[in-house]
Amino acid sequence: MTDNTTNIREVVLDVLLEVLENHNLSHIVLKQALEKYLFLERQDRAFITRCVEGTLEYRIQIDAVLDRFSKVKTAKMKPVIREILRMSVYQILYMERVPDSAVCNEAVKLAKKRKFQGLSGFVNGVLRTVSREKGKLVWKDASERYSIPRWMLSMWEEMYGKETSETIAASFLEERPLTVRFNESISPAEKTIGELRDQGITVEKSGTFPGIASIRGFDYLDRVCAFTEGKITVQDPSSSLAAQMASIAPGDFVLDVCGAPGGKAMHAADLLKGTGMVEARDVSGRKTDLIEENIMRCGFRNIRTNVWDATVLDPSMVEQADVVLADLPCSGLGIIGKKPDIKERMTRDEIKNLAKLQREILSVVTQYVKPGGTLVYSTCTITEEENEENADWIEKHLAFEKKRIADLLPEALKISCEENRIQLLPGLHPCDGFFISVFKKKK
Ligand SMILES: C[S@@+](CC[C@H](N)C(=O)[O-])C[C@H]1O[C@@H](n2cnc3c(N)ncnc32)[C@H](O)[C@@H]1O
Repeated sequence: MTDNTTNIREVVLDVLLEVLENHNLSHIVLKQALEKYLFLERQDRAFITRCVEGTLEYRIQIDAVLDRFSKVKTAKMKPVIREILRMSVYQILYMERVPDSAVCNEAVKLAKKRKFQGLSGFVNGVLRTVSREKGKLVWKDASERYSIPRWMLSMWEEMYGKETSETIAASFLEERPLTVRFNESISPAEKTIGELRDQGITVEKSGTFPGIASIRGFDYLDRVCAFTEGKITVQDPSSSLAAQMASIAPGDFVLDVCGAPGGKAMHAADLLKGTGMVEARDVSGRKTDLIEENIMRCGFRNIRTNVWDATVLDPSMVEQADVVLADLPCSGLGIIGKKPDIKERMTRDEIKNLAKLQREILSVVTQYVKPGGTLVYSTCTITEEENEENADWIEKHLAFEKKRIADLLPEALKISCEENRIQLLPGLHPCDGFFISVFKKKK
């Protein structure tokens, strides 16, 4: 590490203040911070990432610990002090290589530097107590143990039972390598794997999902040649199934109505192997710019973008698409492992609102499917309202019939599907939580 360790912790503190106090999205704030501090050594950048992500993953558990040992409860603390304590408790409990005494000293320095001289003794006292008592900690319940809101656990318990609900929650705390999908139309997977290995990157092909591998041993994705050359796209294995389930045929016109940042749209373009056309839409130019970046990187010529609000009917598109990909905005509970701040933001009411928005969008975008064409409705969440109930609603209220998907799924997942749909569960399946349902438009 560089000598000035306090600066690294200041970066962590600033990111946490942005995310937990100002409610900005963690993956964006962290990415911006890492881009700003590109000059830092690799292990310092790794420390920042781990400390931010870990504090967010364990925030609920950390607050329970703090509330046990501090006279002032976390809810009543000054924001700067609250975040200094949270990130320090994470280091004490989960970063074995950092000595507790160093964590306490750095926290005290940080409090003083941020003009909380008068509270530095409090910070020191609380952290030294946590350090002393950490071996005796007992979690009150599964919510504390897995650091997950109680209401989420109860919801999953009602859906899948206690054991599965806890398996899902536990899986979010496991380390997850970055997974990529090979753009086979640009470069065959085996060739790309060789190039990645030549660059010193460890590649492990997925045993369950064809065309997917995990990669490790690099500092910054923008320095991985296979990535900058568009030979790979970052995608969770579960998401890679959405375009796969659409049975895209050469020459098809594929409309992705909520396309940013473009994972599934790039996959559709790749599956078309230079034929046909994908139109990837999203609600703002800022969003379609993200898709454009991916198009430029991959060099696909059979894909274009369009800024369009999916709740508004585009009369020129009615019955034009062979395939509509409706990968809609959702509560994101399946990807808490990657975006832990979803635990901070999501509520039962918000889930209801999202399920309503999804129906509003579906009632519009289903009109774009040609008779006999395919609709894929997917989300990266695990709630009945947004998934099964909306899939039932499509079948009941719109002119669609179920399309069987078992033959399209990887062997190991066939058992988990129900005719035209599959709910992937983290911890039970080797991927994020994800829901896919597939329909054919009646002629
Ligand atoms: C789950 S993400 C899509 C991910 C994308 N399909 C992929 O594979 O990379 C949902 C997207 O819906 C977009 N969105 C939200 N409301 C929308 C609307 N009314 N019209 C169009 N897009 C919308 C969001 O901006 C977001 O990019």
